[in-house]
Amino acid sequence: MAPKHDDEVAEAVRTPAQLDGSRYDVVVVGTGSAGKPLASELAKAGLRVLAVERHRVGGECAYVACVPSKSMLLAARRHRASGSPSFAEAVALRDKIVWHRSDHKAVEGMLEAGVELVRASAAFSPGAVQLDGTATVRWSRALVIATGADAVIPKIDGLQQDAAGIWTSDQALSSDELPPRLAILGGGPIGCELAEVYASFGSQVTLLEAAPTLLPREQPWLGEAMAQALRRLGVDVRTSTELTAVQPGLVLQTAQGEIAAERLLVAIGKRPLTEGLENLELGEKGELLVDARMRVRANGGEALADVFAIGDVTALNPYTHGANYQARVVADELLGRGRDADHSGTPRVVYTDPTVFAVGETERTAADQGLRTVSARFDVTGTTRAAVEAVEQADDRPASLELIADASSGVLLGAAAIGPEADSWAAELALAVRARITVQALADQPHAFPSWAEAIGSPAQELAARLRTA
Ligand SMILES: Cc1cc2nc3c(=O)[nH]c(=O)nc-3n(C[C@H](O)[C@H](O)[C@H](O)COP(=O)(O)OP(=O)(O)OC[C@H]3O[C@@H](n4cnc5c(N)ncnc54)[C@H](O)[C@@H]3O)c2cc1C
Ligand SMILES: NC(=O)c1ccc[n+]([C@@H]2O[C@H](COP(=O)([O-])OP(=O)(O)OC[C@H]3O[C@@H](n4cnc5c(N)ncnc54)[C@H](O)[C@@H]3O)[C@@H](O)[C@H]2O)c1
Repeated sequence: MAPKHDDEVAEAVRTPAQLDGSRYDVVVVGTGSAGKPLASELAKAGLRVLAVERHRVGGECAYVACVPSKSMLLAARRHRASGSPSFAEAVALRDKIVWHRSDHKAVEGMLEAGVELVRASAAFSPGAVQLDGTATVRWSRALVIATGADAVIPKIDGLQQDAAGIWTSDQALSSDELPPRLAILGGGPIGCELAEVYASFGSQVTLLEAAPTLLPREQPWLGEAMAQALRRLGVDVRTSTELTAVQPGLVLQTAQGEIAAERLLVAIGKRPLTEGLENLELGEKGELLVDARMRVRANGGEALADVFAIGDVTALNPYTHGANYQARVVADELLGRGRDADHSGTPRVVYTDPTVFAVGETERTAADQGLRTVSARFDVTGTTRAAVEAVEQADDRPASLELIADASSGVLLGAAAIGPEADSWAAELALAVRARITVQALADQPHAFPSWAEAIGSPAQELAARLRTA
């Protein structure tokens, strides 16, 4: 029977001592976007499942990552348009939507699904999991490692996580402070999204990126368009810039000069959490390496039959939808309908205004695999929808779409877009990449008039014509 009242919910969460010596069908360590849906699905299917969580049930997404950042981006957009909400009002809305960072609802949901839940820090040993170092549990079917990743703090003179003024996104998205001057280290998704938020509410934002363009894993023009969009909001975007030291008083030193700030937000990526897993094979970023069914590899490369890893700890598509997908792959495997994972159609979105959407290969990653590509770009401001919405060239907001196809077969290998709501109208390109649709088929596909998706037709037709005459 599912618990109904707060006290019953709290009581239903186990302590390590209550579980010592227990055996479960499946033990899931970590209850974020990966572990929580997996544990719930397996328990609903009748398996005896233990989920181990040392912090908040639900992981980072709902409390200090995706949800609060999207809430602040929406508030920032409204603030730019009408002056409302204020920063304080935006923070109040943000905190309401993240349940004031209480995991009560998530705990209740997991218990209702039939998962047994223990609050403890898990450590791993062959065949067993230690809970807070005081109790041991075992599994008969599977151990699933879904421990996520932590913000990286680089080794730079004067820069320590606990130094005055240093934020990671966890702190920025939990704070009610609007720093007059905010420096952001790293021009990836976090850096770009939070630069837009703080600049919109009036902070003087300096964004430092070591690579020559923002979002350096994407097509370079996309990073340049992002920089243009942020500069329109007053962000001082500095690419090819290395932070060399942080002086007391938060004075940042770079080869190009000093920057003073009240806060420094460090957003240079994440490190998978794999403590106690030294007997497993780790990749370049410290991630757990997995096979196509998400089984982890031991040292020597052999996949272990009963140990799986999902979510950010694998560094494979480190997004909530990537974690959810990997959870489904493992659930299917354990419920007797196993299939290999196909990560090729996972979208990469940055929810700035305009929004960035990318999927599949870039020209560089395709070339690294020896693939010959053709690509075509289309100015999305040329669509009728753009005219209707008065997003004109004079508006200066970048809106563009590029398709990248295999030069011999015409199969769509990748797409990159920036524009209003690009996460929605370009979404069909994710399925197209995964389904290995050709640009000829995309060119033939009618798109609703006057939708933003009409933008897809033009570059697809251009590529189809070029491949016909090649
Ligand atoms: C600021 C920000 C914004 C983001 N925005 C988006 C977005 O808009 N869209 C998107 O798709 N993705 C976004 N992401 C990425 C997304 O949040 C992650 O990819 C996703 O939440 C990863 O889920 P996970 O389950 O792998 O890890 P987590 O959510 O981190 O969960 C791992 C859990 O494991 C627990 N744990 C770790 N070690 C142990 C241990 N030894 N014992 C017990 N418990 C342990 C942790 O406490 C944690 O609760 C964003 C990330 C950030 C930082
Ligand atoms: N919309 C989304 O889906 C979304 C939003 C935010 C975060 N996330 C996820 O959260 C994770 C962390 O995001 P992130 O932006 O921190 O990581 P990231 O790795 O995506 O980007 C980090 C950026 O910092 C730069 N960098 C690295 N070292 C540097 C240095 N010393 N000085 C200056 N720049 C440096 C890198 O070149 C890169 O551009 C990622 O997995 C990301 O996908 C996703």
